[in-house]
Formats: sequence, structure tokens, C-alpha cells
Amino acid sequence: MTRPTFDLSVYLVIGPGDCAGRRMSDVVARALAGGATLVQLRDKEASDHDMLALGEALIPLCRAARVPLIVNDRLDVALALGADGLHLGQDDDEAAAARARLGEDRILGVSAANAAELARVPLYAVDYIGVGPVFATSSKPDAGEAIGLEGVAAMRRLTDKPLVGIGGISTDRATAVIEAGANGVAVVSAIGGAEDPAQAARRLRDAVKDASTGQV
Ligand SMILES: Cc1ncc(COP(=O)(O)OP(=O)(O)O)c(N)n1
Ligand SMILES: Cc1nc(C(=O)O)sc1CCOP(=O)(O)O
Ligand SMILES: [Mg+2]
Repeated sequence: MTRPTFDLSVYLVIGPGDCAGRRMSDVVARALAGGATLVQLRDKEASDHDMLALGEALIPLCRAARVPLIVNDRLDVALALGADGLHLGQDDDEAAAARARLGEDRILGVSAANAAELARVPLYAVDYIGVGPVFATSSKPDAGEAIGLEGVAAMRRLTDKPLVGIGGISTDRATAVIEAGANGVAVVSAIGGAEDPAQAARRLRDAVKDASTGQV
């Protein structure tokens, strides 16, 4: 096994509570049909046991779409599930230790909102950086102050690592996030809360593609 290739363009971050009363697996299936390029299972309330069951429902969908499945926060669940990767924040497990347990064949992402947080990231150990909240969000009550597009641009100047913007990103705002220097957009409500998750994913993907081809 080698590290899965991954595409940050349209990164769906999702849990059962983010799906407007629908089954999470149905929403994820629709998002994948529309072109979501990466999926993260994120449920802050679930037990590890329940998280594992949720992940087991997503694995076949993601495998069929050849889209990596990332687990939020929980290294042991990611390993038990055979997930493709793990996402850690500044207050989660330490990234270098996580890399040692994950091995070289899984994707590891971390969050960093500014230069001070980036300085704490062992860049050699990580594959991408989640940057946010770019805009105000109601999907993460403990998110800090929005860093804005200037915050994304500042992070771009500080590192060559792949960056994915997160927080309050809609289709209308995706272009600006890419133009500010992100390689992709991570969203909860823009897809999870959309009436048509496939259409939402498709529109985000088109917006990211158009904005990316405009970059040098
Ligand atoms: C792609 C991506 N970027 C950032 C985050 C946020 O991670 P974290 O700061 O650990 O917050 P929680 O998601 O754990 O509440 C993310 N999950 N994904
Ligand atoms: C999971 C998460 N992390 C954030 C960060 O800033 O690190 S913001 C966020 C929630 C993003 O949800 P929505 O797309 O609905 O705004
Ligand atoms: Mg976390």
C-alpha cells in the first residue's frame, strides 16, 4: 500500500447531524455522485463504537468512488476502520506521534489558522493543512474568529503544503477562497444541508476547477 493520492478540491466534512434529517450514507452517496473529492467523517458526540459503525457504512461508498475517507480526531477509529487518513486539530493528538502510528500509507491532515499554529505543525509528518474558519460558521460552535480571505492568503505565503479552506464556504465564496491560495474547499453545510447534495458538490467542484485553472 502507498499513500493514497488525494484531491482537496471538494472536501466533504460530515456527520449524521449535518444531513438535514437524511441518512448520512445517502447524503454522502449523492455528494460523491456530484464529484466530492474527499470525505471526512466527523461526529463530535459519537462513541468510538458508533463512529466505527458510521465509518463502516461510508467505506464502500468511498471505495467505489475512489475517494479517500478521512476520520476526524480519532486515531484508533481510523486504524480500526482501515480509513485512508486522519484529521487532527491543534488540541487533538500530536501529529508526529499520530504519523508514527498511522504509518506512511495514510493521509494526515492538521488544522492551522495562523502563523503561530502553523509553527506548531511538524510539516514533514502531514499531507495537508485545514485553514479556517475562513468565514463565520454555525457548524462548529468553538471555531475561532474568522480569518477571512486575507488569512488564507497569509497562510499561502507561509507554506507550500496543500491548503484547504474551511468554515462558512458556499459555492459563491469558493472561487475567492481558491484565488486567495487554497487548493480546495472543505464544507459541512454547503453540501450536507443542500436540498440536492449532488448538485451542490458539482457546483463547488466547477467553481474550484474554474478558479484553479485561472491560477499560474
Ligand atoms: C479539513 C478540516 N480542516 C479543519 C478541521 C477542524 O479540525 P479541529 O480544529 O480539530 O476541529 P474539529 O473538527 O475536531 O471540531 C477539520 N475537521 N477538517
Ligand atoms: C469542522 C470545521 N472546522 C473549522 C475550522 O475553522 O477549523 S470550521 C468547521 C465547520 C465548517 O462547516 P460549514 O462548512 O458548515 O461552515
Ligand atoms: Mg479536532
